[in-house]
Amino acid sequence: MTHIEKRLRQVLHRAQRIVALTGAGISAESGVPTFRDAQTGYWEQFDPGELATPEAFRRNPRRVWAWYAQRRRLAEQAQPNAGHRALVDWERQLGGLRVVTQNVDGLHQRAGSQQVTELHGNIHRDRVFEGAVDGASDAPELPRCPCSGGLLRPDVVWFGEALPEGTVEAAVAAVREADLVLSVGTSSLVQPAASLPLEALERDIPVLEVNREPTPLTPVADWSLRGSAGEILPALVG
Ligand SMILES: CC(C)NC(=O)[C@H](Cc1c[nH]c2ccccc12)NC(=O)[C@H](CCCC/N=C(/NCCC(=O)O)S[C@H]1O[C@H](COP(=O)(O)OP(=O)(O)OC[C@H]2O[C@@H](n3cnc4c(N)ncnc43)[C@H](O)[C@@H]2O)[C@@H](O)[C@H]1O)NC(=O)OCc1ccccc1
Repeated sequence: MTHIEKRLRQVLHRAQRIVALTGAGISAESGVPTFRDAQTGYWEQFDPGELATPEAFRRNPRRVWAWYAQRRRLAEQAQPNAGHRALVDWERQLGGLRVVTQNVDGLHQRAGSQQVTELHGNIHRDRVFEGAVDGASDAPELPRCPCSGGLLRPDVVWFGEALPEGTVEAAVAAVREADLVLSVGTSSLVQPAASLPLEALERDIPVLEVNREPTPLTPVADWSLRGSAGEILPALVG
């Protein structure tokens, strides 16, 4: 066993306060497409500027709702996979494990994770869209708030929008208190989520990346295990 593997085993064995940062890759094995994977990723087929920005919704709420409605159905039909379940097993073993996710599919909660911070919101919830929407009057089929009559939008964070109140602060605080930070199935490209592992590294808190591909985090992570989350995470929990 190499020195690196020995140190990883020690850290895994001793870890008590783990924070798992997750992205679309942990839900890939549940049949939920990722965003940036070659061929299969959403952003390979669609322009995020046309679907995941407030401007896109203002210009064409029907188009944005059609995409989110399709993704919502997919997330409802999807089942948590071995990767989600491994984090639940680890949580039970340790008596606590915080999941900080960029995913909006709710699969961590459905797997049984008790401490989940949703950085980018949740696709199964709606909220009222602030501001005017082009052609809202001739879109009677679109969902509206029963109280205000305001046009509803998915309760997710679009590009250029602030993350839900307090989530970044809560995530940073959890990372700073951790003794091991996992970065699982994320391309580590979207801010501010991608900065969270750097918060840990700045405090010499070990960072373990799990991803099928290298990412911008790979060169600075303490370990980067190549493979699928559904295979590697159960092996780590042991
Ligand atoms: C692209 C990037 C450069 N842009 C940003 O970061 C922007 C702009 C920005 C802000 N600061 C910056 C600094 C520098 C540069 C740019 C910026 N950030 C923002 O706009 C954020 C908002 C970011 C959130 C945007 N919303 C999403 N989605 C909508 C919800 C939805 O519909 O889902 S982001 C979108 O990308 C996020 C990250 O993607 P990943 O989860 O990492 O998925 P990806 O497909 O990229 O990667 C999957 C990985 O898994 C791996 N994989 C695949 N299968 C497996 C497998 N089986 N096992 C293991 N690994 C696997 C693959 O190899 C791959 O590496 C996802 O969460 C997804 O939600 N808001 C904000 O900054 O607001 C300001 C502000 C502040 C105050 C007040 C007002 C405004």
